[in-house]
Amino acid sequence: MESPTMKLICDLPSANSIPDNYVLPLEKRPCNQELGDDLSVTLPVIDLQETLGHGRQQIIGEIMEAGKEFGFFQVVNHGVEEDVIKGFREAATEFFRMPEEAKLKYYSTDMSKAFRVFSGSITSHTDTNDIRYWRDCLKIRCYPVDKLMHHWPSQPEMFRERLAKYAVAVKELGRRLLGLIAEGLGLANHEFFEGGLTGGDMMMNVNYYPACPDPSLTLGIRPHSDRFILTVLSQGDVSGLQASYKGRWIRVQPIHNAFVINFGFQMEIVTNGVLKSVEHRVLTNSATGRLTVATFTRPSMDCMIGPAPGVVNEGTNSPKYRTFTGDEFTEAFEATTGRREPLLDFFKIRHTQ
Ligand SMILES: O=C(O)CCC(=O)C(=O)O
Ligand SMILES: [Fe+2]
Repeated sequence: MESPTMKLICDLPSANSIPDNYVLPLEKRPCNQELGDDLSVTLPVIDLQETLGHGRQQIIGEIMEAGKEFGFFQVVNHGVEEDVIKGFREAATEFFRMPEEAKLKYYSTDMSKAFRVFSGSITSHTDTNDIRYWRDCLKIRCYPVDKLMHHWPSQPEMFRERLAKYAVAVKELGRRLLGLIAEGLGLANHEFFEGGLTGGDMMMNVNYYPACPDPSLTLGIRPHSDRFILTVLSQGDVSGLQASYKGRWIRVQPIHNAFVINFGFQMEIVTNGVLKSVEHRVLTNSATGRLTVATFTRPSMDCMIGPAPGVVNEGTNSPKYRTFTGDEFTEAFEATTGRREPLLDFFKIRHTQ
């Protein structure tokens, strides 16, 4: 059922205080010292310029090292043109500026929709409705573009065309990164990820976090790990994203036109635990709104998911997880509300003597 009383946060009358239902219970709020900039640890920034030349092995080494240590890194000189990034970010910003009725007609909690507007919590049914987060979100199936673009809104005028260009470019960046990762994992087949594991519709979250009167009372997104294979995020120039590192939260510093890369649970399982799906969350800020574009590369519906045969072996690296279907994963994800330990436990192999 669509909710007639639904409101996006960006359409709330600007107020000096947060509406009651967005105020998190004490234990879920960010602590005060976590609201400042902790710059003691910074994520690696990897320059992808030389992937076809002499620098290739070095870049693969940097990716694998960053992936193992942080599960998060940033890439620059990534081949996605500045105009393509700027163009879609502007179109998405324009979308949120449209009149309320033009946006709310897309409001839906039906996950099968190729384009929908959503607000308040991370998914429609894993969070109870009484806990709300300070985020409006466009949930878009964005690749393959030819199959999906007629489902996208025709307003703002440039939206479709710019989304199509962005999705194609980011899909290609993901493909390149996964090629380097296959090589870094020591797989003989460098195209290991090219089949079913990346064959599903690429999903996109366009997250908009309006300026928030009191960032100490709320979060933009609760702590979570992504589900699928690879996440490529344009976070823009406003900070807010924090990644978990050794038991604390570190800021992902904005770098103009860079992409933030991280891995989902399925990648952790495919790599038998080498590339971890690291928890992250989003803080709000009172000065300005923040728009981010996250794309999620994921398997096709019929693809079996499990540790890659070239990664695991009988002796030193036996498989930690069994192989399963996408449907089974979705079921487990929902049953465990995406919490790391119970979800991974679901697929863990218990080795007996
Ligand atoms: O907005 C961000 O910085 C992160 C977004 C995110 O984690 C997500 O969409 O899954
Ligand atoms: Fe995420």
